[in-house]
Amino acid sequence: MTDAGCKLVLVVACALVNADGHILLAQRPAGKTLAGLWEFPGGKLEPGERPEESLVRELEEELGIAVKAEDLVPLTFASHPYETFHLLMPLYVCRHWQGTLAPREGQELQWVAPSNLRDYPMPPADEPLIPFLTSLQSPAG
Ligand SMILES: Nc1nc2c([nH]c(=O)n2[C@@H]2O[C@H](COP(=O)(O)OP(=O)(O)OP(=O)(O)O)[C@@H](O)[C@H]2O)c(=O)[nH]1
Repeated sequence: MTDAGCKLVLVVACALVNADGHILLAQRPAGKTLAGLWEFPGGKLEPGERPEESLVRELEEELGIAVKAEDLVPLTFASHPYETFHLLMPLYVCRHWQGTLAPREGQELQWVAPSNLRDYPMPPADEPLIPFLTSLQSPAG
């Protein structure tokens, strides 16, 4: 690659998995970049934050749930060249949280069976992540 001056943006994201083995997707609201696409909850790291700490904060802000950093299990990551920045996005899996999930930022939420993830249009960075989610063990598996 020749874009040595490209801006690297670090975003942490989480696949919340419920007791049925379904995964939570959130739809990006109108007015944001990539509006209408379905993504994993999460967001950009703030200065001085550790990745897990950032994700605990984002999940509380976006969904109103309390997650413990030790319940965030690394799964894989996305590395994707967007036009104005390069996205590096670790993806964690989380099966345990406290509180009732609620969309705090006006976003639509949907629990999706891993085999149906391709029915939900996602940002291009997310597409390579789907096989990792379809191969997740179910709680009983
Ligand atoms: N949370 C999250 N962000 C993702 C995913 N996939 C993906 O490309 N992104 C990108 O990572 C960035 C996350 O930014 P953010 O959630 O903190 O903030 P934002 O949407 O307001 O950012 P914006 O400045 O692009 O509008 C966005 O550019 C978003 O498009 C994903 O699955 N989850």
